[in-house]
Amino acid sequence: MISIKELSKVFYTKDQNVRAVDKLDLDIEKGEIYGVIGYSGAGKSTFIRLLNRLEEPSDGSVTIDNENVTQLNKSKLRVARQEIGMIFQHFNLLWSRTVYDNISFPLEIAGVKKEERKKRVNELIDLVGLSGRGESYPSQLSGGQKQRVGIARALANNPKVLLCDEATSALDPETTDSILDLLVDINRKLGLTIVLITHEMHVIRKICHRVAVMEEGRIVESGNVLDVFLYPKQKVTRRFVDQVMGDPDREHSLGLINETYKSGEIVKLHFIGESTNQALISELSRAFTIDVNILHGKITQTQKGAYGTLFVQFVGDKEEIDRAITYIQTTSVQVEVNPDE
Ligand SMILES: Nc1ncnc2c1ncn2[C@@H]1O[C@H](COP(=O)(O)OP(=O)(O)OP(=O)(O)O)[C@@H](O)[C@H]1O
Repeated sequence: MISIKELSKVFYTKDQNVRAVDKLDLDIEKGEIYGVIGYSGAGKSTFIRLLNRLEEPSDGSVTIDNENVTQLNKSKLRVARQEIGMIFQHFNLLWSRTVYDNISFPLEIAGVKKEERKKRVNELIDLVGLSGRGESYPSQLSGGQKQRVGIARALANNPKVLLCDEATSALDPETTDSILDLLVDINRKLGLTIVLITHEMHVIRKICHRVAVMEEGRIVESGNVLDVFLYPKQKVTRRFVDQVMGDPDREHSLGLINETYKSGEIVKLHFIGESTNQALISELSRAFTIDVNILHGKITQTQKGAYGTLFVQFVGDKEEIDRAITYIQTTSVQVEVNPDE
């Protein structure tokens, strides 16, 4: 759906030239939710604004659905932008217009007739969960509701792509989750391709299929979200993964576990992209005459399945414990006996 080749943006300022995006290559598939994560100053905002030319590239190309956006003249770009919706951190709503009129605005610009507009706006209000709020003004809405208006407005002209510029950064965690759920819902219902930028790994974990990590204008690592979580290669990526999976108590807990639980075996179970073996613990205690104590762990969910680690204690006959461990080895759950880390 989106093909980005050697995309660069240099800002020329009085004191220095800033290479905000540096020869960036990226391909984004139709229907996927693609996240770009990076710390402040990495070039994320510049990158996403280059995709619809809110920022003019210095070099390289952006092709969206086989149309080279970088080569379009002003009037063709205006038409192409109807197919590229965008939402913003601070919503960018028209404050003197109602919810209804905000959503209607891009349709007016596109020359859609009044009756058709009315039908479409009402559909969109329902889609984003704002039924009954059409006549409210943005100042009368919560942050989450404002972003819902932003999303409805961005979807008005049935775009092929939705760009999200730190769309949840101004929202509290609960509201963030409800907006992320809405984006997943829209992605599934409409098959819409979504590109988002964020500095929060939670956003990537919760809704993205693939992720790219950006540093100094370049992509330093990319892949399926689950793979990047499991095998982060770059230091910057590990820091982001720790945002979600960091477990400062872990060493302390393990020391305590080894001291406290002298009987049986301590076993580390590593779940990767799990869905089929989530009932493993109950299965083990049914199939083998052992007791299973859950000691410590963290399992998290991504769009591509769950993963995480669980420390458990098996208590029972040595033979029976060995049989249980042999059984786990036949499943997709990785197992380690008496782990020291
Ligand atoms: N209009 C501009 N003129 C000059 N330099 C700019 C301009 N816009 C961005 N930059 C510089 O480009 C680099 C990348 O900025 P950008 O805003 O894209 O990063 P970011 O990853 O989105 O960070 P943040 O999340 O803090 O916005 C920074 O060094 C920034 O100072």
